Amino acid sequence: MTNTSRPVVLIAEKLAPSVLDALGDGVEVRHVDGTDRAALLEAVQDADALLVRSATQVNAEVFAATRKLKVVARAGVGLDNVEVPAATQNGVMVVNAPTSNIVSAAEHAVALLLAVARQIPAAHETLQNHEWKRSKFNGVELNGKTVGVVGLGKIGQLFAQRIAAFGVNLIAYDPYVSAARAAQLGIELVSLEELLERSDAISIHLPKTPETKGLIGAEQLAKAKRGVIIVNAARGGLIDEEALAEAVKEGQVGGAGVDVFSTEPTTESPLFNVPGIVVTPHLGASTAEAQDRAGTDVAKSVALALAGEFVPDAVNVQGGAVGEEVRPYLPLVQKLGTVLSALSPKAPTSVTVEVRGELSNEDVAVLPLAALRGVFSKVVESQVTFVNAPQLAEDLGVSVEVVKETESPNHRSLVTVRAVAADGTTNSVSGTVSGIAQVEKLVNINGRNFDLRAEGTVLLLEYPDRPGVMGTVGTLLGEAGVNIEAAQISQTGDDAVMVLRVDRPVDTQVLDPIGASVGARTVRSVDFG
Ligand SMILES: NC(=O)c1ccc[n+]([C@@H]2O[C@H](COP(=O)([O-])OP(=O)(O)OC[C@H]3O[C@@H](n4cnc5c(N)ncnc54)[C@H](O)[C@@H]3O)[C@@H](O)[C@H]2O)c1
Ligand SMILES: O=C(O)CC[C@@H](O)C(=O)O
Repeated sequence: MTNTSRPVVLIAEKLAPSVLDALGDGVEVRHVDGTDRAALLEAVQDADALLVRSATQVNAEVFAATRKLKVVARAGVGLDNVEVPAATQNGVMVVNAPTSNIVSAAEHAVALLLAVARQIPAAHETLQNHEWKRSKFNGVELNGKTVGVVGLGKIGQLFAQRIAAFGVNLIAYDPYVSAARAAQLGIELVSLEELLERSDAISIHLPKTPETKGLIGAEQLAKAKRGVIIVNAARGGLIDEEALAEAVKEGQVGGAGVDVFSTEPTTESPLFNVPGIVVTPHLGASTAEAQDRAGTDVAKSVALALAGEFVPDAVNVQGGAVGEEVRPYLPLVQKLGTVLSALSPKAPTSVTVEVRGELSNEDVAVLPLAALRGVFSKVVESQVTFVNAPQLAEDLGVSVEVVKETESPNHRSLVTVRAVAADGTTNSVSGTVSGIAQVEKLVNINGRNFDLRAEGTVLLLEYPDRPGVMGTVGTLLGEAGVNIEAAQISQTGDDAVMVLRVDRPVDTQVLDPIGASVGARTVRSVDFG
């Protein structure tokens, strides 16, 4: 029987079985073939999360078909098949597993290089055909040769470390890596031209970007050392496939190992059936270990995203990594924003997040996103997430600022969220996370001190002070079946503010008459969920 109350996780490609274990029973898992467009567009309508590898195209059309999608998870590194800006526009988080398969990909590049250098696939084939042709397969040693790495990122470095064991000289081209870092790895950084001229073998480990697409074409291959071996286990289209096939046929390139193609999946390529070229169907990440890691990494991220929590591997969330100290403040700051949105339910012109005390020593760049989620909770109809909060702020003309102050007179750390409305009205709410139990507390509203747990439903009344108000409010709430769990009053002169934590949400039909009976100028209900 289908339990519709659980979030629906739609798996659109074959993933490691560990994904299901990592997702657990808290979600309903459904399957669809992500390459069957019509089926995908239908299935995604009810999905809270979508899990893919590289074959499912997740673009604006998919986001338009969704009703409650919160996260797209790519079980792997590359996001070529996910339109990240469209996801951001729709408030959908995109996560990947950036390190899950890097070792496997590096090992595959090594395997391809060795397979080409020793012509292993072709030799294997002769024996399958019952032919013993030893003299046909004369390979080359790597020892003493120069190996050029194009793109010295995560996989480029792992490849370099592994291939170093073969006694090679390593050079690399990567304009974004410092010579000092390369030197640490025992690698000399050179220009692409010099790398082509000096390398006996070249392995490409670039992302596919407008800058890198077609980086190695006929011109570059012609400049390369004659007989060079070229490996591409990064992305199809980085090397011009026609030009590479021609260069191998002419002997300018000694051989090539290719795992990735400009169009995938494919059964046709100029690189197929060329002696000296070894091809694999995008197998770089196809190991038990990499698939397990990718699956469990994204399953963890999906669980966090569905819980509305910050996800470290999210690629379309501003604010960067969130430290242990900052994490408990994310829900609190969102609640402070929710109080502001109850006090003034129109979009403000500016929001300031002021961080005082110990927390001011941390990177708190993510806190404004949490504040905006709360501030916009009553302003926009669409879901407000860590992903689209900055875009919404920009669209609504809301400026956002973080201010840090090391001093915090009464609390180890204190966060104040201040919102200024178009007419200049300012509201501010402060809170802290207290004790080992990390209790979220509201400690100040518009300059008045309180000490109230930020949970459940909180009612706020501003009224002219006189005896008996508390009693009247309590009686009327009691008649409506609402129990008061905590109550505090801040009184100055003739004016008072009462905050009550009650045991259930209170709607305006109950609340407005209560406000009227005590002459309150403001009556608000804040639901913290
Ligand atoms: N075959 C597979 O199954 C498989 C598996 C995993 C990753 N990949 C691919 O491998 C590639 C590398 O992945 P990674 O995790 O190492 O990425 P990475 O981001 O860690 O490294 C990429 C490196 O390329 C460099 N770079 C970017 N633009 C450049 C340019 N114009 N010229 C020179 N260098 C440039 C960057 O500075 C960076 O150091 C990616 O394309 C990824 O999608 C393939
Ligand atoms: O096997 C895959 O899913 C793709 C592997 C790799 O190219 C990646 O981008 O992670």
